[in-house]
Amino acid sequence: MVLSTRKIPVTILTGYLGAGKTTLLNRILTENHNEKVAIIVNEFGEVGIDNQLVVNSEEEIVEMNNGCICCTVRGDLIRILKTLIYSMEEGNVKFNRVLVETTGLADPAPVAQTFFMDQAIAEKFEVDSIVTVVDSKHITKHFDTKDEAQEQIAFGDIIILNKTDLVNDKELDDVETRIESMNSTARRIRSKNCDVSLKDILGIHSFDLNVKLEVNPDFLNDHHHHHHNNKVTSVAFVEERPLDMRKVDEWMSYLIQEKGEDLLRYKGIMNVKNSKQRIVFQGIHMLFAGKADRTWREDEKKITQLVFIGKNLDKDELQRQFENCIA
Ligand SMILES: Nc1nc2c(ncn2[C@@H]2O[C@H](COP(=O)(O)OP(=O)(O)OP(=O)(O)O)[C@@H](O)[C@H]2O)c(=O)[nH]1
Repeated sequence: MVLSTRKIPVTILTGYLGAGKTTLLNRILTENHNEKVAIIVNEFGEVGIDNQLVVNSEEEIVEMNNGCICCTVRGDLIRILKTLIYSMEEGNVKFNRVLVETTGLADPAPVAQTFFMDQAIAEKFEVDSIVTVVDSKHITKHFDTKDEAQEQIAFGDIIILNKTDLVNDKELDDVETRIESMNSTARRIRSKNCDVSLKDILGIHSFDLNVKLEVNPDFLNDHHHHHHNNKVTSVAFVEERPLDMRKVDEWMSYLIQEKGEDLLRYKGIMNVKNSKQRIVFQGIHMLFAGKADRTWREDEKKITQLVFIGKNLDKDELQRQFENCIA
């Protein structure tokens, strides 16, 4: 028997909060590409929503919550990768590619670094590319204040300028020019709902260590000090009692008016009174949408799970407002 020595390619999916990473992930999971992808999803906030919004598929999906992949949970990433290899060698899982979706607040450099610094990991895996998804509408808000958003662009091999439907041509050109000035070597692709061709982002071997060392000469020195903006926190709610949709609507209108600037990302799945379907809600600053999703399954508990990520969040106030929405 000839054992394959080919390393498993890894795609690191990055991009600021709400840019469209899960949308792209769902595209990868639903399109035909003859690949078997193992997916690692990391979320900021102790309640994982993304894994519930990822389409049903046969792929291996591992969730990493409660910390940021580039900081506290790097050890978890290494353990997960080693477990995946072990399970594959034991014949329990099959995959020929790994995709790591990072939190919107992660610096992708230390995540990529993991694949060089740990010898056992470096022997089995190689970084194929870092794909950065950009929210063309909101990114300009984050250019000047959010280090993470800039790191994600500076480190990307492929930059997807997503949400082209929300900006005009001039705004899009301006965003692209700004991005080009931050990273001139990355390939840029414009998209709506991340409708990119998968051959442009998977298996392209565009990660070049030398280029990364130019961006960050310390790339291979393992002393990561990523200081998250400590004003950014997350608040999560989990509730089994059904909610009153009218009250939720009123609450959201109030929040958008009063806190829209500070609310970087809010999302969740709601159990609403008299609804057989899950209601999924998605918010980024002032943009908010709640819509009916699939029917709750017989075998699943109808639970509301909401996450708010933002600056100056008042947990007690949000808690009171949330409880007021219980039907
Ligand atoms: N108008 C518009 N909305 C989009 C587009 N792409 C994604 N969205 C919406 O933007 C919201 C956030 O998308 P996600 O894919 O969840 O973004 P994300 O980067 O995974 O978000 P986090 O993981 O929470 O940081 C969702 O409501 C998407 O449906 C687009 O091209 N245009």
